[in-house]
Amino acid sequence: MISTIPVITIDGPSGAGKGTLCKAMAETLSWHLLDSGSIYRVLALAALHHHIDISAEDALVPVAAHLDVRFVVNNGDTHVVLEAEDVTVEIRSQEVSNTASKVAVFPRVREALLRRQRAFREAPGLIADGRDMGTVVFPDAQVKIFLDASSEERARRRMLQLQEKGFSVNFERLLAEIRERDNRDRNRAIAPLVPAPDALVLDSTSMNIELVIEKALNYARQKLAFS
Ligand SMILES: Nc1ncnc2c1ncn2[C@@H]1O[C@H](COP(=O)(O)OP(=O)(O)O)[C@@H](O)[C@H]1O
Ligand SMILES: Nc1ccn([C@@H]2O[C@H](COP(=O)(O)OP(=O)(O)O)[C@@H](O)[C@H]2O)c(=O)n1
Repeated sequence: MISTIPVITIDGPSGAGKGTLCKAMAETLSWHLLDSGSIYRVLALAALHHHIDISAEDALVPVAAHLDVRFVVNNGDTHVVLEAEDVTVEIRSQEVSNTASKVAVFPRVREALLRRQRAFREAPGLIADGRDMGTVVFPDAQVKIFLDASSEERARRRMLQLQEKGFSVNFERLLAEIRERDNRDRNRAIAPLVPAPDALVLDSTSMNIELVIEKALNYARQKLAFS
């Protein structure tokens, strides 16, 4: 069934500013928010906790299909709960980031997570953050944005963010891991990280976050007015 509930998709590589932009847009418009990356991260963490072989698609599919994850909003902050444990901070570690992009290459794993992601499409609208939101999960979205930035700038932002969360990080290692993850995400056979043909591409390398938010909101309002 075709849904008329509007969706704005924000896709792009790690550290481009998607999460920050999506949160700001969801607050401004009072729309729902889907952080699809956190679902892949929670799957990765569940696989690590249960000692599942992360290179075995057959073993990962049932974990994806039965993932016991909840998103609990508390004072405007979303907490990610896996099997009754708050894993909000743990899923941001470098190990979980890298594992998430490894489990995300498998077609049947992605398929098992599709319905769960589409269920976030509720009135009055949805802001969807990820890699394949505009290409695969919500191809009929009214507004699609692909947010990019240079890999050095993205690694710099991620380093500051991880340090603020109390993780100790080495810039060169982080940059290498971000590039490796981007390559895996861009070159996988299914749902690769690529701008949808009808997406606006925004390069945020030399834009501050306020300007990114302003440009994205202006573009979205203009597109929604004509959809
Ligand atoms: N345009 C920007 N300029 C400077 N820092 C930014 C910008 N956009 C986001 N950030 C910061 O970079 C970090 C990563 O942003 P985030 O939104 O988590 O990226 P993503 O969701 O794309 O991985 C955050 O600490 C955020 O505050
Ligand atoms: N829609 C999505 C979202 C994330 N992912 C995978 O999950 C990983 C973590 O996503 P994320 O959005 O939380 O990553 P960051 O941009 O926060 O670094 C990515 O590197 C992708 O491999 C995906 O394949 N498809």
